[in-house]
Amino acid sequence: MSLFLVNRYLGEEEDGSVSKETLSKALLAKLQKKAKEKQKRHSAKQREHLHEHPAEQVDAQKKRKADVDAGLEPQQHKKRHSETVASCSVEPVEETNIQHQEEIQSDILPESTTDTLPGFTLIGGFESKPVPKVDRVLPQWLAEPHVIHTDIKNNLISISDVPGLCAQLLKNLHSNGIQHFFPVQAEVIPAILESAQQGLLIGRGGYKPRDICVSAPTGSGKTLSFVIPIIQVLMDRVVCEVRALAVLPTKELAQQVHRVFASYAEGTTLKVVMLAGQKSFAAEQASLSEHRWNMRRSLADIVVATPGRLIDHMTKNSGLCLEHLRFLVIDEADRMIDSMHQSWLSQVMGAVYRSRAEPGSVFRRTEAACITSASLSPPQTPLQKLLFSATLTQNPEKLQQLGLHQPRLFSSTYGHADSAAASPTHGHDRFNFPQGLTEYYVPCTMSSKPLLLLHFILRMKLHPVLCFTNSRETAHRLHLLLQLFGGVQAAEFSSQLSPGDRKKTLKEFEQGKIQLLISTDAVARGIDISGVKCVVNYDAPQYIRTYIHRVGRTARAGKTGLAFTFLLRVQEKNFLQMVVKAGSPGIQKQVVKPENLRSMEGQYEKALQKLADVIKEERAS
Ligand SMILES: Nc1ncnc2c1ncn2[C@@H]1O[C@H](COP(=O)(O)OP(=O)(O)OP(=O)(O)O)[C@@H](O)[C@H]1O
Repeated sequence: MSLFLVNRYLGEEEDGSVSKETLSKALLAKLQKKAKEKQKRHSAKQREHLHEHPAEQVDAQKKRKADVDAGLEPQQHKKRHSETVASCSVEPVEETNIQHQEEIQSDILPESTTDTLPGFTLIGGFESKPVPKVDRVLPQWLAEPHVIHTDIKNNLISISDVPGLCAQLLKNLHSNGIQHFFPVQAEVIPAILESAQQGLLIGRGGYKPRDICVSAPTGSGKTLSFVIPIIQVLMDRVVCEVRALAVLPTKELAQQVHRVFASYAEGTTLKVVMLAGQKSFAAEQASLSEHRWNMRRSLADIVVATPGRLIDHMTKNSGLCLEHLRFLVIDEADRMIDSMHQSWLSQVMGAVYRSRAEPGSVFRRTEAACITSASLSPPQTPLQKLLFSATLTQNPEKLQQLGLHQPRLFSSTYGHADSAAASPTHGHDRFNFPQGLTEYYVPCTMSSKPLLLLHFILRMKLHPVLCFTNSRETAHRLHLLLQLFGGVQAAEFSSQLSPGDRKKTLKEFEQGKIQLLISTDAVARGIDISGVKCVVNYDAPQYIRTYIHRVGRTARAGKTGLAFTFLLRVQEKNFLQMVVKAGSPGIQKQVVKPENLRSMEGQYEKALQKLADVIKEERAS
């Protein structure tokens, strides 16, 4: 027995009284008639066309004349053409022409139904229709964030006005010179504290707390907005276990965040440990836990780590236990998403939910799934993810890789009622720039770049300058050249330096002993060096995120700063478009006249000649 019965409508004649042969003949006649009508329409159209294009008419006449010369009468010619068309149209089933197929279909359907039959779509309608532009529609949590002010100076909140902070923390804030919270801190600190109101073991009302994402400009104080509430919440713990893990992309950033955690944990019993390869593996292992009477005892409450070193410790079972983890901080989150191929997050999640506790114990943990009465019983220690970045992606697909649970977004990117362009439905990401930043671009040639840099330092006295190049080689050669030129205290910074040298160089730059630090993008992100007056992009950055992080090394914490980008003529158009699209408030042109550089040219030429010898020597050694 067949599952489906397909009844084809073959026209009004189909009442069983007419034979199949008669039906096919009638259908064939109908098709031929249609083809003739079509041919007539086609010829009429051609006549109209020739009337409008006389040149073509002349060609057609010439062609007809040629036919006549060849012994063909015009009438015959016409006949031959229509015969050809007719002979094609009598075999419609073999015909591959799509338009013919369409006609056959409209023949089989009753005429009145082809245009008007509601609820049916004719397959094979090949008319080209304009494709409507699809705007990006974001999920509600991304489209409607909690808005953070970008104007730091006019939106300071006294630290005593933020509820829930204990006396010890207030004391630590005072001793670090902090009387007021910045806008991002005033919004995010209470939100994290509120999510941990019920203590460490359960979220609010027994539910898992919502994850938190923060997108705020460079230098707006994002670090304290997670350090302060984490210390406040963990302060009441009884047993020492790793309950907070902060993951950062580089050693320098891990060191910086470790320093902040350690300084605010002072006066509490909390222990902060760093796993970033600054110490030997064994030393890091010893700082994580100890074994006494056959029992493991954790020595760390808060761990600050780079993903590589973290995975090392997890795979080598070095005593890092994440089964009690309450907060997972992912700083520079967009960069961390890019490094997700290393699967560090899935390994961390595996370690968090690999609970050895007995079923029914309050320490039992399962990953968030559908909320049912069974899944909420018994209550379990919740894990909350906290994401921070100045350039957090608004791409939901990328964010999905982080497995966020009912996320809340705090962002300064939207909420400009005056700016329609800030709408999240636009296809590209837009970011906020620090308010005190003034951006310039400087038209230049390859050979004028070093002289321009010298001009900014020696003539305009803009130091300390943080100068970015796109490669280690350029940073190294520029450093050598400026040393040979003399008169500038310069240093280079790249991943080629040893960790010790990197630390020393950054310290000296911060202390003002170095006027010009030439660096690769190794210090482009997150590094907080106070007093950088000016950032120079010696090489234009390729990506907008790189640009935002580089120029964000100045104009931090509500201060002012300058950013200059050297642009070759060929780079100007694309670069300026990229910066404007990303939401820059305006980048101005700064022209340095050649006569301003002329007095340095002689000394520069000599330095260049010496540089060739130095590089040769370096290569030989
Ligand atoms: N409430 C505050 N009062 C005074 N200074 C503050 C305050 N909060 C942060 N700062 C200072 O502001 C500077 C920038 O802070 P932080 O490094 O946290 O910025 P960020 O938003 O993380 O920047 P980036 O996106 O570049 O990493 C730091 O030097 C910090 O000490």
